[in-house]
Amino acid sequence: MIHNILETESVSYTYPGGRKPALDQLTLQIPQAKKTALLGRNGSGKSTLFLQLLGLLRPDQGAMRFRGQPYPDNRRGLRAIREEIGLVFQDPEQQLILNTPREDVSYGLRNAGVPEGEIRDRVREAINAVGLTHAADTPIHALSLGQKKRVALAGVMVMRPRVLLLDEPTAYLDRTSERRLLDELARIHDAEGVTMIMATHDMNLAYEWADHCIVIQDGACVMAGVPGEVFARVAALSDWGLSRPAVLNLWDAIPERLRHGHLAPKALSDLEDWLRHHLA
Ligand SMILES: Nc1ncnc2c1ncn2[C@@H]1O[C@H](COP(=O)(O)OP(=O)(O)OP(=O)(O)O)[C@@H](O)[C@H]1O
Repeated sequence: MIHNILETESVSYTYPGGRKPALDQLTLQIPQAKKTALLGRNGSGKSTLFLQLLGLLRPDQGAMRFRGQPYPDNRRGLRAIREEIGLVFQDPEQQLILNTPREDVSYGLRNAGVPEGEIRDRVREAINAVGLTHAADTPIHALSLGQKKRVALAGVMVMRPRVLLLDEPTAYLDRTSERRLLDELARIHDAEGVTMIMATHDMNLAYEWADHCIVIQDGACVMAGVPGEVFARVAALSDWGLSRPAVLNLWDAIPERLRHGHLAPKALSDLEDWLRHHLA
């Protein structure tokens, strides 16, 4: 049985002064230790959901549960939740506050009162894991966007969260930087079984990366399922503001008799291998 680490039930939220709800009776489940892609057009409510899951915003109505327990309504309880759930912002400039990666990645541990010796070791390890040992003491403003995103990831992972919320982690990255970041996420997921939720507008990535997809429209969940199920809803996709992964469009262009009995490949590179093997 799949265990859900996070659940929302009919959660509604309107920003102060907002004309319509950002979340509107949102009900969804996040499977533990899986990779969930959160999909939906601009303004559908993905970032608002992240802020709710972190306890930085509170629902006007509805219930949220973490590990089956209702969200606490006191600061201490919410702080405890924030120790287990980490958010990597879309824009690292919003996240990085100190001068160098080493200082920045130390910040949360120092605030939590972790002993200096342990801070030193954990920070070294976290910076090393994202491949930035050589830049640990470089001023952050001198780093590339991809490097800044990896520093932000290290700053969250050093706190050892059990759930990682990623707000468009690959936006504006070139192919190489994107690959590096995804490899790092894969390593974290495989080694530590961290539950991951990624908001993304990149459907090729969502299809290739996710175990589970959730589609949000106007603050409500309109579809949830494995990527194959979600992207099979061809007519609904444009209504949801989503494109179809390129690999599926190409797969459909192959005559049925050739692909008969084969599952659609997850990534373009898999399709390339399939074509090489079957059409040689
Ligand atoms: N600070 C705010 N004050 C008032 N309204 C807000 C605020 N932040 C978001 N909203 C509104 O809440 C709704 C949901 O926005 P949200 O940022 O959660 O969407 P999103 O799915 O993350 O969008 P995107 O894909 O563009 O990041 C939108 O109508 C947005 O205009």
